[in-house]
Amino acid sequence: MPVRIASVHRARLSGQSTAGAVRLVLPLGAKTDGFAVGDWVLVEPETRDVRRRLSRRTLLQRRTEGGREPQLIAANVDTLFIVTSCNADLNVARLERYLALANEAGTTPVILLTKADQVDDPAPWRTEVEGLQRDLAVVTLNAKSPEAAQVLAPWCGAGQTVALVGSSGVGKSSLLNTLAAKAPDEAQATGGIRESDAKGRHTTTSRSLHAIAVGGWAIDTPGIRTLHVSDISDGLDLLFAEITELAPECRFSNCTHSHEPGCAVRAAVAAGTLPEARLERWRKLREENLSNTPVETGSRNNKTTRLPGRRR
Ligand SMILES: Nc1nc2c(ncn2[C@@H]2O[C@H](COP(=O)(O)OP(=O)(O)OP(=O)(O)O)[C@@H](O)[C@H]2O)c(=O)[nH]1
Ligand SMILES: [Zn+2]
Repeated sequence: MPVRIASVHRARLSGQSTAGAVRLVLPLGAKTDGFAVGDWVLVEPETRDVRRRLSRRTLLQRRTEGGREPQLIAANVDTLFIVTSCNADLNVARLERYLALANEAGTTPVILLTKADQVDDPAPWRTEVEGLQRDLAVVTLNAKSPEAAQVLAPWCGAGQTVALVGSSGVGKSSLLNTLAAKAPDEAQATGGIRESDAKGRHTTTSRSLHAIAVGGWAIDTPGIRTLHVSDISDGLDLLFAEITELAPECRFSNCTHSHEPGCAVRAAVAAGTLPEARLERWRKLREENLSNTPVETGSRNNKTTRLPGRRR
């Protein structure tokens, strides 16, 4: 029986199947940290024993400080909704971290600017984030309005999975409620949708995997306070494509674009086509990535084969 992992606890997994919520049984001694919300597993129908995890299309993961193994955030996510609000300071450096994470995972990032109803004109916010990555989709909305579900429809629907990330208070829970199209009296004010929902008539059964009214699923990713980057060189290359493309024109192939003569990237800064602050943020992320990425980890493919119980 195919089951999608809905929540991962220290000692147990719960899932969602066509028959509803299922509590899963892991092989003796198997740990849950090799599973991510959004994973698909094959389960023995009678015993609920997990037989096998199916290979992932995408995997959002991060390295926690001091942790050797990456922490799995969510699997099989098509679109990452990076949520930030119009009424708070925009932290572009933080948004770039999320973008690099989404790129590296193979998910499509979309920036959601919530609380657009609380400002006279959301256009300046939109303009500021649109330049952060080529062809980046940016949406301004009121997370509490039913219209938000329509605005987000291009990324939702049967077969589609979205995940939401962003700081506390930006409107992730509000968005989840709107996407689930819950009546206001049933909706959770904050803190996501509780497990007790399983008793209700909604198909939503866990804190982390929520059914969207128009089809598809939304994954809530609470608890990312500081997003440290590691193993994201490909994600950075895509995020900073304008720098990636200039680099081959530098005189030295290992140019760090800081002090070297004949640097095409610094020339772009001098010419005014590349903002100095952007180059500075690239440098910071790249250095952090280099110092956090263990050398033996190797390429992305090598890394994923180290995850427990996986089979490609
Ligand atoms: N006017 C308006 N209020 C919003 C919007 N989005 C969220 N809010 C309000 O902002 C507050 C925080 O929203 P939440 O949905 O709880 O934010 P969150 O991101 O889930 O926060 P955490 O649960 O702490 O992670 C609530 O009072 C919401 O009603 C919006 O687009 N417009
Ligand atoms: Zn250079």
